[in-house]
Amino acid sequence: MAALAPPVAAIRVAVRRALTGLPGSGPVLVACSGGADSLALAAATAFVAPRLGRAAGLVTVDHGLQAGSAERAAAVVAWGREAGLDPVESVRVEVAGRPGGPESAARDARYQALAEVAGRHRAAALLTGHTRDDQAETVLLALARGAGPRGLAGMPARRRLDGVPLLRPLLDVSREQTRTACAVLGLSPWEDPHNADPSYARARVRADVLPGLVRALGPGVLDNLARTARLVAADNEALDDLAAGALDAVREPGGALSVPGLAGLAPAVRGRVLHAWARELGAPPAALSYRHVAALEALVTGWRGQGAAHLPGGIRVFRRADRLTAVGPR
Ligand SMILES: Nc1ncnc2c1ncn2[C@@H]1O[C@H](COP(=O)(O)OP(=O)(O)OP(=O)(O)O)[C@@H](O)[C@H]1O
Repeated sequence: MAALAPPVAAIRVAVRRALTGLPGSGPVLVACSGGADSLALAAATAFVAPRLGRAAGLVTVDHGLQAGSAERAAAVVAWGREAGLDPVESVRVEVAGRPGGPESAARDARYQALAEVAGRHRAAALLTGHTRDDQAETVLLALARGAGPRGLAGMPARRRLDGVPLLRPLLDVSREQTRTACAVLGLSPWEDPHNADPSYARARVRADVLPGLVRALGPGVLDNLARTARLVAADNEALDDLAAGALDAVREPGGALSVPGLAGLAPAVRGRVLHAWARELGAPPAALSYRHVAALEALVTGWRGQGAAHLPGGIRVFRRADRLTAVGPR
């Protein structure tokens, strides 16, 4: 018997690791665009899941944004059935009229549709094909916009999407490995034109910045960026735990926060306490920026009798009698 090509084996091992011990008896569903990453993931899942006694299916989302998108979705569905995946679904979404830029509107519509399908099938998990290269790009983009540790942690290997576990089994697998695996398995991936469109920052990072970094610093740079994300994610988790305890400790009756209590915290913990409190008050997380938390911080450590700090969602926070007190819609 011919030896299994190393990239095919590496992807199967990564999927096996992600699925082993997964609670629930429902199927796992692969979110598959037809691109090399999610196609290689779907092929590996079709192989691994049944061997773990688990059904595996596929969902593809048709954003209706490009000519031929319905044909692409139909081709992915046909391949999925042939590969033995079940259930296999294509979902058409409406992107127009959603808030945000076209990229984020498409992403919101996609995740909403994926969550709906996963919920309907009582899926044990939804799997996406993000790779180590996607992770390296995410870390670099976060670094460049000054996102802080939350951004530098990149994409988590698991999170919840509307109650369904969302797994990214390929975060340690390179894009080159998924492409080679597709070639070895005789699969023809679809090339997303957006991935090469220089009007997107991520596409420019992919085409120019990462190859330049690899040339200057060596091929290890991609693994190192992904490792940075893992290390920072672990630190974040510990700091978030500390901050949750500290928030409870500085809470005053009526929901205000004690200024002397906040002043006594380490700055890294205090920033997280203020961020968590702002979310609790109802500030939409996506709109809550460094600037807002810095304004809260200034009420504690840069006090000069200033007025309210304004948070997204119409919330104002005042410092009165050594307390931070919030006013605004709940
Ligand atoms: N049209 C689609 N249908 C189903 N799944 C998709 C589709 N597009 C992307 N995905 C899933 O998302 C993964 C990442 O794709 P891509 O990098 O294009 O997403 P993105 O726009 O960067 O959004 P995000 O990184 O937040 O998922 C793919 O590997 C695949 O699992």
